[in-house]
Amino acid sequence: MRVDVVTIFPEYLAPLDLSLVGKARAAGTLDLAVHDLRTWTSDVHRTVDDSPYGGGPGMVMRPEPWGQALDALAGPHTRLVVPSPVGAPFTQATAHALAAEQHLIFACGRYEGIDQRVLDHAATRMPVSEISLGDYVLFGGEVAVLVILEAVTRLLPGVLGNADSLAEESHGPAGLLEAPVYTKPAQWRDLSVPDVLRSGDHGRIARWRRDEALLRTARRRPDLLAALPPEAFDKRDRAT
Ligand SMILES: N#Cc1c(-c2ccc3cc[nH]c3c2)n[nH]c1N
Repeated sequence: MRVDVVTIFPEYLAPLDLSLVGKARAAGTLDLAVHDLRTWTSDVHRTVDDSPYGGGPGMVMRPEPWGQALDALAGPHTRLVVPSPVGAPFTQATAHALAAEQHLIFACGRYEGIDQRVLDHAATRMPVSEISLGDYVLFGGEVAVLVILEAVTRLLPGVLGNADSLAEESHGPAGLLEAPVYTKPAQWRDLSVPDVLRSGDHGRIARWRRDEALLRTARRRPDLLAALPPEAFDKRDRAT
């Protein structure tokens, strides 16, 4: 997957050199480039913002640099992703959809946002997704890109050492929160690991984990339960 990130703070994206995203880049699974929007300015001050039409506080990002950046970077299979407080909520389903794309350009807004005409013009040439991390307000889109790119990259083939992790994790195919996890020692302070997890009975362990996932989801995120099909509550063993 090819990803281009356009921002006025390239150094904000430095964490994308680290850990599993960094390894995916080194392996060629993720072909990522970070660009400074000021590359596409033409004045001596490299201006990217101006005062808003209609008045009001703050500044708005000028359309010209964005238009030239997208002219330079977009191709026939590009989706433009714009992190925004007015965007659609980012979910695991969104991450899967983005992971299936060939080329993503992330436009990191700052100030009061990007001139709307940038998105409107882009939409005549490519699919555009405005995405929100949640109902709170950030200073800009860079943090959102770090979150979105981590969620997307871990879904790319070969990035997770064991793809089985995707099956049981929270918000995975089961649509549940994951069950509690434990490791050695069996006794820690006055707390023990549930005996079933040390039984070696994989059928019992799978049932325990499913039941714990259902209980945890019912207690913490009953809204997720409402979205599940009836068979998700079936107590019979599944074919493994
Ligand atoms: N995604 C997302 C966001 C933002 C966000 C994104 C871009 C800009 C540009 C200026 N201010 C921004 C806030 N706030 N809250 C979210 N969930």
